[in-house]
Amino acid sequence: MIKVGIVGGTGYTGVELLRLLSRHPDVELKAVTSRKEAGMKVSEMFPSLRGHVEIAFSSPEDAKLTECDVVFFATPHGVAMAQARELLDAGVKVIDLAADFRLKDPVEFEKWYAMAHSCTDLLAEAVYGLPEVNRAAIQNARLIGMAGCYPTSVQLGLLPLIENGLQLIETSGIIADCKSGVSGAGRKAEVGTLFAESSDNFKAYAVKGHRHSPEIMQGLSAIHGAPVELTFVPHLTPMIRGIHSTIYARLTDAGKAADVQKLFEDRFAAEPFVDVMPAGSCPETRSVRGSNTARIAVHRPGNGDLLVILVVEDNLVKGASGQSVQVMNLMFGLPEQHGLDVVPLLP
Ligand SMILES: NC(=O)C1=CN([C@@H]2O[C@H](COP(=O)(O)OP(=O)(O)OC[C@H]3O[C@@H](n4cnc5c(N)ncnc54)[C@H](OP(=O)(O)O)[C@@H]3O)[C@@H](O)[C@H]2O)C=CC1
Ligand SMILES: CC(=O)N[C@@H](CCC(=O)OP(=O)(O)O)C(=O)O
Repeated sequence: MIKVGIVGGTGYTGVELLRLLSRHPDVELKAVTSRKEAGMKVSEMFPSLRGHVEIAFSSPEDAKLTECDVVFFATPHGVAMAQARELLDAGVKVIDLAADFRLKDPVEFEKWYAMAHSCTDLLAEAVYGLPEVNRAAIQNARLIGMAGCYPTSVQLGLLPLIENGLQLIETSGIIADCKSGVSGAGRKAEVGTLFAESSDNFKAYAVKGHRHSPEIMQGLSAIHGAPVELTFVPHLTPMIRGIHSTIYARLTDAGKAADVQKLFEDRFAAEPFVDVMPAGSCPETRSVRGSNTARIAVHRPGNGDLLVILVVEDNLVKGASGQSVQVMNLMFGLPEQHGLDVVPLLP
């Protein structure tokens, strides 16, 4: 059994990890931390876990994290980088759901996250947690910076078009118009996520620049082997879970001549968690709710020069905790689907 620790077990990604790991056949939960709820039984705080999770929250100081095989950080940015070195030195693998190990350039990190990086020596070693791109590297990694929620959807939507030297779309001027449910903002109290503020309402935010823009461009440029530039605009939608990304890209002459539907179907045929929908489909966020699946549809409206790619995912599952369990499975040589065989919840 893999001994697992979770730092930040009271947040939305933390409790989602608990839900998934409680059903995982190869996992033993050793420690779950909370500074505010230390001592309280997990199932007392989250009755949905009664009968599934028996342990209590510990304070981060008291949790015996160095006795774990792997520790997930479901914490705000900046927490994992303060503890990663000690855990790695103790032989513990680290999976950070925050952004501490996503951006390779510490100057970019400081610019977007308004804090200096305290662990730059580990940035080169850290592997980006997006299995469809980095599966082999993840299998051999001991430190993972999980892909962000929006970046997962946008990169999956563009991957088949730009990898392997393909020049099927113009790689500047791409537009990613993305919408997220409110759980994307976390469980902490904030005016913007109050019911009266976020329900019956719809708005864009961070239009001038969102911290996921450099992450998306870093990832796409690495996949393409040349700079890829895009405009990313996130929106907050009055739903709890889910991300819907609409991506617009201009096809090159080679792209116009290609069978893009088949390209996507072939590229993701062996991927357990990416579903390419039949031509003409419009995937809905609720078709992936609670599951680790991303569903993708491609369209060529009008004269066919513009490609419109639709991607839906559950921000808390494929966009965060589910994908991190997928990554853990890879790191420990387990079947990728273990603990993730969940059918989405309707309605
Ligand atoms: N929500 C989402 O859809 C996604 C979130 N993420 C990332 O995952 C991380 C967690 O997100 P989310 O679950 O939404 O956040 P929440 O705000 O819901 O939860 C944060 C958790 O971290 C704990 N925590 C806060 N500060 C510290 C600290 N200094 N040391 C130790 N523990 C701390 C909190 O518990 P306590 O204060 O009791 O210790 C709480 O359990 C974030 O970095 C977020 O960016 C990534 C992808 C998607
Ligand atoms: C709706 C909402 O507020 N979403 C968050 C993104 C989700 C998140 O927590 O960011 P990471 O994926 O980088 O960890 C935001 O825009 O800041």
